[in-house]
Amino acid sequence: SCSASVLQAQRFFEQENSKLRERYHAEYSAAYTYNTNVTEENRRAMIVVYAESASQNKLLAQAVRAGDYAKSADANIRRQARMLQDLGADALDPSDYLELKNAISSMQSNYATTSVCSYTNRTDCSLTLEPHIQERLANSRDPAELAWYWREWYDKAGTPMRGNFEKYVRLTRKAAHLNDYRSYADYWVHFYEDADFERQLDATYKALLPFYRQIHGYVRYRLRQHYGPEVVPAEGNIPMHLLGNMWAQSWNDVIDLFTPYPEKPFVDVKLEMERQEYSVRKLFELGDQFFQSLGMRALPASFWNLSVLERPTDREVVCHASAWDFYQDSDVRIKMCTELNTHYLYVVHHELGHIQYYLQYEQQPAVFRGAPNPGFHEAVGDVIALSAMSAKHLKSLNLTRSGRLDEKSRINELFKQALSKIVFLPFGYTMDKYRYAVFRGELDESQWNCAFWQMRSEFGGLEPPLTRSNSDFDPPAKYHIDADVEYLRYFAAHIFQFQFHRALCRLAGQYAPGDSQQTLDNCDIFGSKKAGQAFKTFLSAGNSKHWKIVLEEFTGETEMDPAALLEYFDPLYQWLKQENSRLGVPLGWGNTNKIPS
Ligand SMILES: C=C(C[SeH])C(=O)N1CCC[C@H]1C(=O)O
Ligand SMILES: [Zn+2]
Repeated sequence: SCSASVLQAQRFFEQENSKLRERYHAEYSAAYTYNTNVTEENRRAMIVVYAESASQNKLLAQAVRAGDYAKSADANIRRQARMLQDLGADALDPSDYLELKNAISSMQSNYATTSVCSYTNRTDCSLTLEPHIQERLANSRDPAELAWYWREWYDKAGTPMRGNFEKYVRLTRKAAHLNDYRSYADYWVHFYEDADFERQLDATYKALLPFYRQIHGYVRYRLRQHYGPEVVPAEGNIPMHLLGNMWAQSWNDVIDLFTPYPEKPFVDVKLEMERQEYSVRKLFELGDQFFQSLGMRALPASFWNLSVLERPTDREVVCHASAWDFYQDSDVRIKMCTELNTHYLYVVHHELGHIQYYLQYEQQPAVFRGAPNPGFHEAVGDVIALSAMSAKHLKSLNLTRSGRLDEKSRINELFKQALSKIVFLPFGYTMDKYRYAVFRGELDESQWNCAFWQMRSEFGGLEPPLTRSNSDFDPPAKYHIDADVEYLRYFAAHIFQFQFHRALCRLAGQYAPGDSQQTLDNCDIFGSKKAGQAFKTFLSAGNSKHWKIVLEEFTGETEMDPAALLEYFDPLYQWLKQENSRLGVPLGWGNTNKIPS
């Protein structure tokens, strides 16, 4: 509609989006300076810029409300108005705002700078999570050493942050109420623009639980064979320190302990990369070439000049991988402490997915430069990785010998994928079910730590290697809990990525329903301009339209639906059911005894 008032509104939002873009540029520049050089001075300077931006955002929200733009005749204006009135923490008064940002950034600094003492040399206390502790958790097969690093990390990265976390819960609750949300949990959930989304989250977890129980039972059985009955129970919770990851959110780093067909060994991509003298930069170039092969954007020169792709030796950085949009001149960057191995080959693709999304929607007004569903942003890179890390694609890079897998190798490969994609789901589910309960005041503060471990046992059948009590406080040992990063986005991404993968594989002529020669786990969309075009259309919309509209245009679906994921893994699921019943593997678990009952 072109009525005068709509034209006036469009001019107003054009001006305001231009100023908002400049504020985003200033915020992310200050945050990047802090994240790539963790000092008190940089932390404080970042908060000053955030506070200035918050006060401007508050004025904008008041102007939007005063202009009654949420009732505009134009749907685009209405959407922008609704989003710009949504202030989050910016609604706090300046002193509360500063206290909240100080609490969050102090937890982040602690996480980034925590080091622990070596198991083999107790006087050396310089070991950092990346790369040292992660390397020990992935490669040590000594339960005592694994328990040492588990305890060192949780005691130093978790418990000391309890005070900051209490402030964080109090002040985010206050902010949620200022925005008329019942809790900060409800504020987080509202970004999914679907009143039914929490119920769908629960339904999706329940739909995948039978498959997870088959994997959990098989892994517990094989771990017990390897470590013995004193270490691994027959029917109880799996001790999480044995699973190759500090939070047991993916178990594929210890797959050698339970490969279904050990006579069909995996090609160790890490060894091949070393043999072929891969550099860190080469990993990013591979990812860049993949996106370009789809007709998507190349990484700009500024990416290569301004990113931090390896841990610097002269300063502290936040190593946890992140992708950055500076909202100006296609200035997009990644900050991560890359190592040459399969885990980081995945993370590189994951982060490049964020970068591609930034580049695809950069023409949108600032308010729409984001994903319409937080799960979409976390799924983009993972979709590319499903092709890029497939046996077929790795063969084309001469990183594996066999491109076409025989049945046993196929089960091995599907099992390795399931140890990150399926195993992740109860973890992701728990990260936010726990925080929802905390934010909604459903847990007595005196029970916060035991409730955390009770939920990890209930939803995932895992437990700590040693007893924990309410005088410990373990949740901040996970980055996202320190950094105020909502986690349902990753759970949703693990479902959406298979829906996207199926659509792209079909467009690339790599998948046909029911065709055993063109299955989802043997699809590589590399070079498909048709798939790339559909992906570009989906990504370039940014947050300008509801996620169900852009999803339907892309895949024909209008819901988060695990059917594509279950189709991808079906051969493994059938194999596990047969193998577990053949071996008499008990399924399921009881309550953990690692917390006081
Ligand atoms: C790589 C990132 C940065 Se957005 C990350 O946090 N991820 C990627 C998958 C799960 C989650 C995690 O590490 O917990
Ligand atoms: Zn991500």
